[in-house]
Amino acid sequence: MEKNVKVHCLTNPVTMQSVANVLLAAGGSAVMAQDEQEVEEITAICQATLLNTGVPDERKIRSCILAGKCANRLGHPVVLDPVGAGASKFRRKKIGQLLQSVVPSIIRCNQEEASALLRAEDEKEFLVLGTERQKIEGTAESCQQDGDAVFSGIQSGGVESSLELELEKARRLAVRLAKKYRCTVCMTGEQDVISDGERVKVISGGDGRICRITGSGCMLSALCALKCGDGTDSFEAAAEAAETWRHCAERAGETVDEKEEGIGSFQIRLLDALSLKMEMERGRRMEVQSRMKQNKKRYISPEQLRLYAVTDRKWLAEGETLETVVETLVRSGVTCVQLREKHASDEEIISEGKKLNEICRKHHVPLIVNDRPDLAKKIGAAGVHVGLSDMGIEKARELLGEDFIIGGSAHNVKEALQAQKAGADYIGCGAVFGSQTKSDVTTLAKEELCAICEAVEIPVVAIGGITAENIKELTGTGIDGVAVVSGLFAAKDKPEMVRRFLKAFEMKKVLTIAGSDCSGGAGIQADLKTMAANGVYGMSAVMALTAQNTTGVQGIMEVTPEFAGQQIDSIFTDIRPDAVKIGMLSSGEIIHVVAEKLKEYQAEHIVLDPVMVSTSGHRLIQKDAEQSLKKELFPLAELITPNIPEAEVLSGRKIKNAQDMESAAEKIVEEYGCAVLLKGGHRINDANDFLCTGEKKVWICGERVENPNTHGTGCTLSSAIASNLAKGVGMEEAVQKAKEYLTEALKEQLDLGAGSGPMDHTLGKIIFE
Ligand SMILES: Cc1ncc(COP(=O)(O)OP(=O)(O)O)c(N)n1
Ligand SMILES: Cc1nc(C(=O)O)sc1CCOP(=O)(O)O
Ligand SMILES: [Mg+2]
Repeated sequence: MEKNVKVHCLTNPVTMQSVANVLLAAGGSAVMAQDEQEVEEITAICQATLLNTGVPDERKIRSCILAGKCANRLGHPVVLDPVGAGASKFRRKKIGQLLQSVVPSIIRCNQEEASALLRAEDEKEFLVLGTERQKIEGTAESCQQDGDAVFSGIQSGGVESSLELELEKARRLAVRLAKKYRCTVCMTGEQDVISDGERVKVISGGDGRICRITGSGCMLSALCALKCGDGTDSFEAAAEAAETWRHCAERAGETVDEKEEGIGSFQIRLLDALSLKMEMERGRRMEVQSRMKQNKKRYISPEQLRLYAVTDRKWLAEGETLETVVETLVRSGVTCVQLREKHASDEEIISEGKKLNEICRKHHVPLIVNDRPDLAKKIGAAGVHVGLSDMGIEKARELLGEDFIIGGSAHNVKEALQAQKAGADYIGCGAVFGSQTKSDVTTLAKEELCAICEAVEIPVVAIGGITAENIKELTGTGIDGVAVVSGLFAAKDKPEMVRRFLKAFEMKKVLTIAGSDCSGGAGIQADLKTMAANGVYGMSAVMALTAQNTTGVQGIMEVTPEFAGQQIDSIFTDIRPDAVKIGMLSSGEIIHVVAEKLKEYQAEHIVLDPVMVSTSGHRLIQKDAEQSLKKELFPLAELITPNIPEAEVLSGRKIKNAQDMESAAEKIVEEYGCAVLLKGGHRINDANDFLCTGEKKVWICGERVENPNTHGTGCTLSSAIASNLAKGVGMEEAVQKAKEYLTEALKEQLDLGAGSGPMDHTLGKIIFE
């Protein structure tokens, strides 16, 4: 677990301490609040919510509902542990009420609880389970995992007593429950069954003694919450948590046996095993990182994987040979080459490989051989790429030793982590856009590619159908490079194509032309922080200095129009911006200079935040400046981002509802010819904005975040949009992503100053420590 995930636990007095300890041992932390007056506040500062209904009473259930609903609103995962769900009418009713109000991500339960949750729908299934339980009562080993003293007192076999339930029945039960509540079910028993209604995973192993300690089920629920709190998909989170828990039970059992200890020690050993496992995982991560830094002979840097040419002679034009083309490509800037010869004999591969190796060495570019570690060794290449149907990475390493680079293929997070664990130096992931070179490839979704990049420490390259045009769609996925066959080998002008591919990896630059906010929450300062957080290089031309803080504006000092123009000259004549964000410009003269300069330099992707009227209704620029803004700057802008009061001024219409927003935006587009993002705000519908581009009209919905500190949200949104446009992202996605960034910044719940304070633009992340 990389970051410290806080889990809000509405827990069970019997197992409270165990839950807190298990979360700490696993690298997270527990925050426990149960009073209705604070549950929502606490939910908001945590990343996951655990609702354990053990030892229920009216107030506790009310708190669970409040916390669960709040977590749903915030998009935080909710794990429900419906302790002893069928034990009493009261529990059935209350847990039913809870499930009517709260949507859980995971229900972690045992088989009896699962059938109780389904009982209302299918009495028969419950009876079958009940009969089975009765059959084994008295003979089965007690397996009390929920730590509910009240309930375990009633049940002779304990809550987890259906040990002999057939696996198939358990699978069906988990699938039905998952489908009913549209969530993941993590159902413990002799084997754990995890299902999200589609996927099913059965986890065995462990140690039977886990059933003899109080609260092991509650602890597992906490681990599920911790896992999904770091953004892991709920099915994967539940499976990983259950696997971890069984693994720890096994280790604890081994130690206890070795030392001839009893059940009390088992509980302690369980916690030891968990903390050691987490330490080991952290150690392994650090080992990979340090191996990468140590510049070992076999090390391949992310920069060396930036543009990876993979050969295929079927794309060669008449008169071209692999050698001449590879020479041209590496001369032009390709950073790595793979010899991929699917139809050649070993002798041909060796002979071709030796020629290419010479060319690559001359240009200090690594040559990787596809599929065949043995031939890579004979050629003296830098490494080999092995896919899932080739020789395994571990075996290839055995054959090649530590000095060769080994690349592996992966199509999902699990395969990527396996490749990393097996010692791969990089991963190739495809096919991101299908492929005309390789048939029968499966398309890899962008979301999965992002998840892979997030999950592994080693470099990741994308492969499959990548061209100089579609490469920008991979922006923000976290890839280190692209592996390309046809996009390079079939190109007519290869040096030009290499240049176009490499341009996609250049750092994008964004300029903000706005006013300074000395308190750092809005204006230039917010823009620059936003740009840094969105991975672009930020520059600023300061049009005015403001003396302000979270309580208001105390003074304004404008720069002269000459100096405003001078700054823009300095920027454009050296580091040309890929996008421009315009914020507060208070005088007509300054607006005129800015417009002239932007025309002179033919600036692209201009996003204008028409800071005319504050959300509270105060006019912020002079009347004549407003006219200049409309006449001189609006025609240059690709997008303007008014709030409702500003849109009322621009459209001359009152805006009272969503319909009015749509017609006002359409009127502005018609009148000024630029796209409009009309921001909803409190008066209408909170987090939903209307984007009208002329061709397209779309509502872009956002998540409402309970945070009174909104100073600088307008600046942040428009500079995030400009950053995305600079990266080549299309308008709709640029807005969507910018809104997501703003939501995340608000969710950090930074609370500074006496008034409406700033957001945490870093999203709580420290880049360098
Ligand atoms: C950089 C890179 N990534 C992935 C692959 C695909 O390897 P594999 O899955 O083994 O398929 P083949 O290339 O052997 O058809 C690759 N070659 N390079
Ligand atoms: C070799 C290879 N592997 C792929 C995978 O998905 O793993 S796609 C692919 C071929 C890539 O060629 P092009 O750039 O011409 O689409
Ligand atoms: Mg292969």
